[in-house]
Amino acid sequence: MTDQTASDIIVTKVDEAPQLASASLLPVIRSFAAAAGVSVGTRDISLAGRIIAAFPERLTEAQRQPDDLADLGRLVTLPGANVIKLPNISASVPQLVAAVRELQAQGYDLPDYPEAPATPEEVESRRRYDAIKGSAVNPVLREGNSDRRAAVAVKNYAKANPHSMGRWSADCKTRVSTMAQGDFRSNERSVTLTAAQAGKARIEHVGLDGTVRVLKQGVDYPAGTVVDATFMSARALRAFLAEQVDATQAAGLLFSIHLKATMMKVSDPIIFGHAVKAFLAPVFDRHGAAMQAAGIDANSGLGVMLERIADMAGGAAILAEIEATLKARAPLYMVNSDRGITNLHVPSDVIVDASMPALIRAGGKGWGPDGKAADTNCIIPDSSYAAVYDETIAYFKETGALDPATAGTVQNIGLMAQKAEEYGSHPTTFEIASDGVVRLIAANGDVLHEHAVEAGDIWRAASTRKAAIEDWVRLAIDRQRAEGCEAIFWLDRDRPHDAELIGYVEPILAAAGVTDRFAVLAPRAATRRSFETIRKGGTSIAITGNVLRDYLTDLFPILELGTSAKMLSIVKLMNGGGLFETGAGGSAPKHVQQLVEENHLRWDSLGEFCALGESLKFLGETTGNDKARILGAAVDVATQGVLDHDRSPQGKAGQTDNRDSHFYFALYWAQALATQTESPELAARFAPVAEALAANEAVICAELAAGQGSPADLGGYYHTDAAKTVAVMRPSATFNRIIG
Ligand SMILES: NC(=O)C1=CN([C@@H]2O[C@H](COP(=O)(O)OP(=O)(O)OC[C@H]3O[C@@H](n4cnc5c(N)ncnc54)[C@H](OP(=O)(O)O)[C@@H]3O)[C@@H](O)[C@H]2O)C=CC1
Ligand SMILES: O=C(O)CCC(=O)C(=O)O
Ligand SMILES: [Mg+2]
Repeated sequence: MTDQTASDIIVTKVDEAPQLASASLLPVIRSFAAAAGVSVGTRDISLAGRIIAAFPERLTEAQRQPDDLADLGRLVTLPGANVIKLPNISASVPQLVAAVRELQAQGYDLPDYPEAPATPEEVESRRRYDAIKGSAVNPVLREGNSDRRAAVAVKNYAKANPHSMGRWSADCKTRVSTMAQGDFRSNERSVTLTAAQAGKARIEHVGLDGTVRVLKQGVDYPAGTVVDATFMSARALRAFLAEQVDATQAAGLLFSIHLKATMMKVSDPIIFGHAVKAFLAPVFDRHGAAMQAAGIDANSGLGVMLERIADMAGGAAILAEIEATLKARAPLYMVNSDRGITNLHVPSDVIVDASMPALIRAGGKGWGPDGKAADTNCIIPDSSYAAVYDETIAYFKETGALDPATAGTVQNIGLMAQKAEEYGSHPTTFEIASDGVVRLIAANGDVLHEHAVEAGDIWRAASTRKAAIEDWVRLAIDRQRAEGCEAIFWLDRDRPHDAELIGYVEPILAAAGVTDRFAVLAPRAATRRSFETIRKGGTSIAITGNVLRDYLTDLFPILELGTSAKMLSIVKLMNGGGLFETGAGGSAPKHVQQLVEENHLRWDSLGEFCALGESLKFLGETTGNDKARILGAAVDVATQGVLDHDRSPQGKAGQTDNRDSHFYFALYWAQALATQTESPELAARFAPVAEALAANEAVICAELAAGQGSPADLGGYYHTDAAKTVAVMRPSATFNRIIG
C-alpha cells in the first residue's frame, strides 16, 4: 500500500469531547480492524500536541513530539491516503494561552505567549504560536472538496424520532443586522488570472507619502486562479457597531455578535475587538490608553480584559465603570448566564456556524443575563452571507418552525480544496497600519486589484484554484446524478467573486449537457427555495463556496436532525485519497465540563461511526481488501442498530452516555460480522465476540454506570493524563477484556 507510514487508516488525535470519546472507541476499532489485517494509526493534531511539536529545543527527549500535522499534510496529497479526521480546537488567543499554561504547569518549558513581542526570542515564539492559532489544521488537510449529507438511515431516524424545536411567534423581534456599505462584500473585486499573469504575485501598501511597503511576496497563483481582494473599512465598522449598540437597546433586544474568529483567525478577532470597544465605548474613551499600556487587547475579549484590569493600578475603578456600562446598555446575549460569561468574553465562544442555527432552532431566542430566552439582535457585520440567516428568520416568522418529522434534507457540495476562498485567506490578510493604497500585483506586473485604505482597515486577498473549482463542479454533477433532485449553485451574479465562479460553472455544466438540472441562485433566494423544498419533504443539493459549506452544514442539520454531529462528511482528496471527517460540528467544550463534573459524556459518536464505515469501504475499494469492505458494511449495520435500539447518548447523568453507546456499537458490529455470509472466516472470528458481548451486557452496563454522577479526573484539559483518561473512558473490565 501507499505510504501511510505503515498504517492503513489514520485516525486523528484531537481535543475535548471527541478525544475523550476516542479513548473509548479507538480500541474497539483497532481490535475489529485487525481481523481484516487493517492497521489503524494515529496522528496528534490536538492543540497541546501542536504546541509541544513547535518547541522541541526547549523540551526533554521524553516530552518531545514530532510535527504530526505536517506529516498528515503530506499524507493527504498521496493517492492512498485514508484519514479519519475528528474535530479539533481552532484556538483563539485565550484558548492558546490556557493550553500553554497547562503544559507549563505539567513541566513543559514553553515560552509564554507574547502578546506584544519585543525581543527576537519573543518574535520567534509569537511566530510559532501564530501558526498554531485559529483554524490551522483543517485547511492543511482539506486537499479536496467536501460532500456533507445525512446518511439515509440517520435522516429516517430523525423523522421517526423528531427532536424538539422552539416555536416561532409572529411578534418575534429577533433580527439579523449587517453592514450596508464599507464591508468585505461591498469592496470586493475579483479576476480570473490569465496565463501571462500567473506566477508569484505580491501585495504592497503605498503610503500617502509614496512609501512602498511590501506586505507579502511570493504568493503563488497558477493560471486560471480566481483572485479576489477586498477590505473591511474600520471607520464604517465602528459607525455600524456604535449604531447597533443603541439600536439594540431601543428595540429591547439582546446584543449579540456572531463571527468566525477561529477559521477567520486574522480578520475576525479584530472585528470582535471592535465590538468589545463599541459596547464598552465610555470605558475605552476614558481608559483606552492606560489599558493599552497595560498590554490589554480587546481582540482577546472581555474575559482576559477583566483579569488584567484587576491587576492594574486603579483597576478597581475601571472594573466598576465596566460594570456600570454593562448595566446601562442593552443586555448581552450570554454564553453561560450561570457563570456570567457573555458573548464578548472570548472571541471563540460564539462561532457563527453553530451559534446562529442554535438560536434559530430555539425559535429565534438567545439566552440573556437573567438566564431567560429573549429576542435578539444578531449582528453579523459583513453582509456577504448574513442574508442566509436573515432569510431563514424571515421565513420561519412567516411559516412557523420546520417539522423534523416531515422535513426533507439539504445536502452540501462545498468548494474547499486547496485553501479555497476566504477560508484560505489568513496569510494574505492585513490590518492596515496607515492610510494609503493596497495593491495586488501579478507576476507580470499587472495591478490585479487596488484599494484606497485607511489605518485600521482589514484588507485581504483570497484565491480559488481552477483545478479545485473544476473538481467541485464535477462532484456536484455526480451527486445530482446520484440523487436526481433539485441542485442549486448558491452563487450571486452581482458579487464579483461569484460572477467569476459562474464563468467556470456554466460552461462545465453545458459541456456535460446537464445545464437544466441546476439552478444558480444568490444566497438569499437559494435559502428560501431550499426551505420550501425541504418543508415539502424534498431533497436539495446546495453547491456552495467554502464559507457557506461551513454555515449550511450546521444550519440545515441542526434544524433537520437536531445536531450536525450526525453528518456524513466525505472529502474526496484531489490526488485520490479519502479524508473522512466526523460530523460537521466542533469539539463541544460543554460536554467535557459535564464529564468532569458528573462523569457523563453526552458526545454522540454517530459521526465517527459514519466516517469509519466510509473509510473501511474506501479502503476495501482502493486496496482490494475485501474483508475491509465487509467490515465497513457491517459498521453501517451497527450504526443502524445503535439508532434503532435508541443507544445514542443522552443529556443527563445516569442516562445512556458515550461509553454505553460504544458498547452497543461494538455489540451490533460483532453481530453483523457474525451473521454476514460473504466471509465465513470473519463470521467465525466474530461469533464468539458477539456472544460474549451479548451474554455480558448487564455486567458491562453496570461497570460502565458505576462512576456516573460523581466528578471525573482527567489530569488536564488540553493535555489530559493518558492513564487517567483511559481509566475514566474504559471503566468496564469485562468489555475491555472481550475487546482486547
Ligand atoms: N471540524 C472541526 O475541526 C471543527 C472544529 N470546531 C472547534 O470546536 C470548538 C467548539 O466549537 P462550537 O462552535 O462550540 O461547536 P460545537 O459543535 O463543538 O458545539 C456546539 C454544540 O453542538 C452540539 N454537539 C456538537 N457535536 C456534538 C456531538 N458529537 N454530540 C452531541 N452534541 C454535539 C453540542 O450541543 P449540546 O451542548 O446541546 O449537547 C454542543 O454544545 C471550537 O474550538 C471550534 O474551533 C468547530 C467546528 C468544526
Ligand atoms: O476549522 C475550523 O475552525 C472550523 C471548521 C468548521 O466549522 C467546519 O468545517 O464546518
Ligand atoms: Mg462548521
